[in-house]
Amino acid sequence: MSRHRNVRNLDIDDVLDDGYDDEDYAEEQAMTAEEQAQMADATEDVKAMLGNAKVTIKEIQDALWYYYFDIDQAAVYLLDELAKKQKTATAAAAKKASSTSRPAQSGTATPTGTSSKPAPAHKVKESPKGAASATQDDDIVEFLDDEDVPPSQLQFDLAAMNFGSTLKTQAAKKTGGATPSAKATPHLSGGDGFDRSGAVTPVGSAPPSGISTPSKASTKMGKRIDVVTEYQKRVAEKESLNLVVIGHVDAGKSTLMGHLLYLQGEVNEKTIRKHERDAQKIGKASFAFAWVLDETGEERARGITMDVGVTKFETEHRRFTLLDAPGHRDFIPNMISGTAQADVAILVVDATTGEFESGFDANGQTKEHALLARSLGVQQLVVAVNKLDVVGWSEARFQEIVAKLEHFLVKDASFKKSGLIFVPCSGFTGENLVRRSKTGQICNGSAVSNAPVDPAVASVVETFAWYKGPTLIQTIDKLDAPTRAVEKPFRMSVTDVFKGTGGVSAAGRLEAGHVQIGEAIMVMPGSEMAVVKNMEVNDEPTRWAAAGDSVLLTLSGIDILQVSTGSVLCARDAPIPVTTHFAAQIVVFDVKIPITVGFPIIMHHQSHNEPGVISKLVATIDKGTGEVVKKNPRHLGKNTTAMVEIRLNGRAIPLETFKDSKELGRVMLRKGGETVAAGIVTKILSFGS
Ligand SMILES: Nc1nc2c(ncn2[C@@H]2O[C@H](COP(=O)(O)OP(=O)(O)OP(=O)(O)O)[C@@H](O)[C@H]2O)c(=O)[nH]1
Repeated sequence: MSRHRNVRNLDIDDVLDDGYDDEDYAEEQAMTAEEQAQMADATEDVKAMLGNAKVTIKEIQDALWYYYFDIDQAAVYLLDELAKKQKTATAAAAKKASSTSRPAQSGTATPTGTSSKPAPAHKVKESPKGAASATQDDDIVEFLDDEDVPPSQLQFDLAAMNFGSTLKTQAAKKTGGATPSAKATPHLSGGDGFDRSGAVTPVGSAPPSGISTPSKASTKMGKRIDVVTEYQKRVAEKESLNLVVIGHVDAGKSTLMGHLLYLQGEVNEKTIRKHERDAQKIGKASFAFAWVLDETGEERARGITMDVGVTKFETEHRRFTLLDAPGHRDFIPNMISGTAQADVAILVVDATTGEFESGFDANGQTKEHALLARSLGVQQLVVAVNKLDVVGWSEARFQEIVAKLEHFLVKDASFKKSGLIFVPCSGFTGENLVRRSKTGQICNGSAVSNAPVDPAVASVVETFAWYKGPTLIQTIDKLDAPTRAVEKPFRMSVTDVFKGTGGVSAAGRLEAGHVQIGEAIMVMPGSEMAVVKNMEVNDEPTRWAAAGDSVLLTLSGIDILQVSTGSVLCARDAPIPVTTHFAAQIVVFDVKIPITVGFPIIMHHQSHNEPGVISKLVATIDKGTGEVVKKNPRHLGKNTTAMVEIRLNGRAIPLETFKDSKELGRVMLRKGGETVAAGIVTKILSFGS
């Protein structure tokens, strides 16, 4: 029930210690016979790939353990490390030459194997059970608190980030054409390139150390997790979906979801009673359930949602992350940001006479929200026909609303009829959210079970008898989870950033790929590197997350100024492009003035709102066939589909083509507080700012 406020005060130690004791940890670190054999083979492969590089067996095996026996990744990592050590050694030599000698300061990030090591601050390497004892070099401190690491050490060479199978070429690039030689790299341990002292020693928990992995996370990180396998196991258990609740202002979105959360046992009776008392005090008694999601003083005082409220709940077969979007037209940018994270939506409409109509007319948000949701990729839409208590549970009114909305949603908003489900309900009384009223057991508009039953509501059993369909919860329990791009490069769009305990906290949704504690990631724009120190999915501490998850990451080695709302966190070997100029295919909404070249817009992409212009009208397109109707049109009228070019006025933002990412390749264009078009990115025309 938060916009991540509750996690801002978390004690990082509590998180790290959560249900994970040292015994479990030692158990996890034991290598099976199969793993030992795998380790021996992989070690030989990496040795062969690295040629004469000065790397110890232990370092190779550390890397292999961390990268889950991925030979390519381990080898590239080790080459990266060698290059870094070389740089540091050169810098240290230069410093030594230019200054008088000073005692080494504890906690300084000195790489393993350099001659002037600082005294160990943390001894974190552990071996799996049965491992031979480590050499002296193995005891070197390799993990530092992020405060100890100058940000400069987290700057990575972009050219060196192309992991993959062309290792030889990369090695050559890094060393200026030659394979790393004994001369070019700092001396590590053995004179012959490989330190055989650790040849049969399976290595322990510590991940490779070159990136300043934080100490506490590292000590409990264990070996690198095979996230794809773990993800498949999780999905087999229960699918996860991001659900956004949208609709015209005051349609009853927060009340409906707050009541549903209460009935599902996600909010306790004590909290609801308190909300009832407090809401009554300020003359807003009817908003008690809405306060479950509307948490700020201003939202409560004004009786409207302003920001996107985020919480989680489960049904029998699904795990939901719930995003409660604001309905007021002033907060459409927040609504877009919330809906961009959603897989499915509940559109709440007010059945009250006159209210449905004002939400549905040209100035209302019912149509705009539905169009935006569809344009942002939502395909399954549950329409909650709410406040049916106000119209006496009238079947005729329900059918009238269904007919009007269905026509619009299918014809104008391009929803498939099969993707639409209409559910009559009352968020206030709770009717048909989780259960139906029966004689002697009436939903009465209060969470308090002993509150008097409103006689008008009591008649619901009779007047609502016509409805034989599923409840709202039964309906959403059947929604399909979309296919997630778990195996694509990691992408997370940031929706909130704040200084957390132990690092920079970045909240958002994983659009693609996966991430785990200890991983180095890149922040775009800016190409800054950071390390994932900690993470939560739906407020629960976890060690990995995958596409579709709403995540809170704690990042170390980065300044808060380098991450902002709208940033995209990416795989360091496959960063997202940033651009100010791109081509898009757009659908023009119900505009009053036709779009011409130079038309100013505010472009919404995930949590970014950037001013720009439509810089070129390339062609109009037949929506059905995709064929060009007219090249270089002079203007675009309502309902036109067209190819255009868009230029942003200011900074470059991270953007992908729709072909590469359905989530990060969509844009919304607004002007003067109205949505004028929605589109998909077809080509990036300039890279960088
Ligand atoms: N009678 C009745 N009133 C309702 C129902 N649902 C909500 N309300 C009332 O409608 C008002 C607005 O409810 P909210 O839940 O704040 O509406 P909202 O759609 O979340 O509002 P925004 O997020 O600001 O757009 C409150 O007074 C609610 O008590 C319902 O099913 N029946």
